[in-house]
Amino acid sequence: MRIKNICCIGAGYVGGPTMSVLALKNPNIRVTVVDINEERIAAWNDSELDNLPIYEPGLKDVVKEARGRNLFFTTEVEKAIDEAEMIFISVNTPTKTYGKGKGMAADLKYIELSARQIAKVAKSDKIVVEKSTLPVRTAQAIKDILDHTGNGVRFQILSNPEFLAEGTAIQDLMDPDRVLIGGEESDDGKEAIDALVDIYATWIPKEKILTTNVWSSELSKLVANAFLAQRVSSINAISELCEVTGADVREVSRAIGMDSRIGPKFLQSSVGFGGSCFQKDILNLVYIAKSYGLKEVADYWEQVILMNDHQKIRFAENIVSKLYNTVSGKKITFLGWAFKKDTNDTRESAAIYVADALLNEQAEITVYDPKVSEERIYADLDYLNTRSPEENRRLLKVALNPYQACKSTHAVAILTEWDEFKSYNWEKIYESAVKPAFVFDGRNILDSQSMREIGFQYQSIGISNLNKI
Ligand SMILES: NC(=O)c1ccc[n+]([C@@H]2O[C@H](COP(=O)([O-])OP(=O)(O)OC[C@H]3O[C@@H](n4cnc5c(N)ncnc54)[C@H](O)[C@@H]3O)[C@@H](O)[C@H]2O)c1
Ligand SMILES: O=c1ccn([C@@H]2O[C@H](COP(=O)(O)OP(=O)(O)O[C@H]3O[C@H](CO)[C@@H](O)[C@H](O)[C@H]3O)[C@@H](O)[C@H]2O)c(=O)[nH]1
Repeated sequence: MRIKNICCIGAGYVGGPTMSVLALKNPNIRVTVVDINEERIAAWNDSELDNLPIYEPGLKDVVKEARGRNLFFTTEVEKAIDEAEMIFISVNTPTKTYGKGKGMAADLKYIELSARQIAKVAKSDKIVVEKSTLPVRTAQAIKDILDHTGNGVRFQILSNPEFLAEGTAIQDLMDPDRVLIGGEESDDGKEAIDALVDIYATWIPKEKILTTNVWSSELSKLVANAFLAQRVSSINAISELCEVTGADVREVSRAIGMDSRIGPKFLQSSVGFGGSCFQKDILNLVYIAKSYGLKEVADYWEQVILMNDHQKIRFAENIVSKLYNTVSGKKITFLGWAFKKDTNDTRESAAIYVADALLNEQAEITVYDPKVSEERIYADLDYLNTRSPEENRRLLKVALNPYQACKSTHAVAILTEWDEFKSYNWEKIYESAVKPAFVFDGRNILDSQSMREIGFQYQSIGISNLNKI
């Protein structure tokens, strides 16, 4: 089956970049990305490419080439569904904030709405592709909704989870480790799988395209994130042990990572992982395990989250303790607010939780992030509901210049590993800071020796001064 028209519901961090690359690589397929958020669609259509709703290296060039040729962004959801033979669902699936499973389960209301909209509009057979990250067996629910339209339209449901990481999305999409496609084990199922394989095969070697049954595909996405996050929590657990024993976590990472069975990636100790996926997907996995009565399985994975919460709080507590047990009225500068470098996404960023803990201690925080807006930073803090929006704006300021942000500061805390932080004039920052001047490097990106030579009290994660005595 040759696909000529694709619709993608959801123009977010996944739908936007994924469909842009898919359109770029398949000029003969018309790809229409739809969203109910008018502002977002307008930003995707902005003639000024710097105004795209997502900051992602390389994205501008891809959009520039494909947009208007065979890539379109629109709010006309029904028209795009009607015209497409294949529909990707790429809507958000956040952790539930209400009712049964609150704080654990994935909220599937946007998925269900999308399925109902497809059911309502479809007049011809469609392949529906789950691109969002979903609990295992969601395809069954989607199929139930679609199969009860009573209008004779036939649907095939595929699972095609996305593995891109933000900040490297374009690179990950251009050259993924693998593409995973799960489908029904029937002739129609195989035909649908083949149609999607053909689309990816225009730029991805066939041996990297893995096909499985639907449930394995859905579950693999949650498991991949759980394994990745588990590595970060494991090394972060060891970072605390390093600090009390004189071992250096960077050396430990290197030593264990050289074992080819362990491998070197994802062993970077930090202030804690953030992002919209890790916590949400592990909580979802824990919830699923619990719902099947698998207590030990649930407890095992929950520990990854508990360790991460501990790492964020430990970082904040260390700042308070090093600043002579009080930060009340003291200026503390945050360099970075995004959950990792090269993205403007702040969802679940460790910075939010560290800031909240320090504001509880009445610190006065000034934030500088090269890509995150002031509006976003306040929205993140207000969302926690710890204090009033007025109080958040009184205690936390956002600076547009890093040197301004660091002026007269008691401590600089590095929350995101932006490359530009490494090339700052740290002597200048030291001069303008209150002495003794502290730097808490939550990403271990600065050189400890030169920072100490400048005069800073420099603290990093998983490295103590014990070996220097
Ligand atoms: N962000 C990532 O790096 C990443 C990577 C892999 C997988 N995922 C998964 O992909 C999914 C989407 O994530 P995201 O980060 O792109 O989310 P997002 O919030 O950035 O985008 C989702 C978009 O869907 C739109 N939407 C919701 N309901 C809609 C409807 N009924 N009709 C039309 N549009 C609708 C929203 O307005 C929003 O713009 C999630 O399940 C997530 O877990 C995310
Ligand atoms: O060694 C490491 C690696 C990562 N992190 C942190 O972990 C978080 C997540 O980073 P990363 O995984 O690179 O970014 P995401 O965009 O969250 O991507 C993850 O989540 C996506 C959404 O499901 C998946 O598609 C990706 O495969 C998966 O890597 C960030 O806060 C990083 O700073 C560390 O602290 N140490």
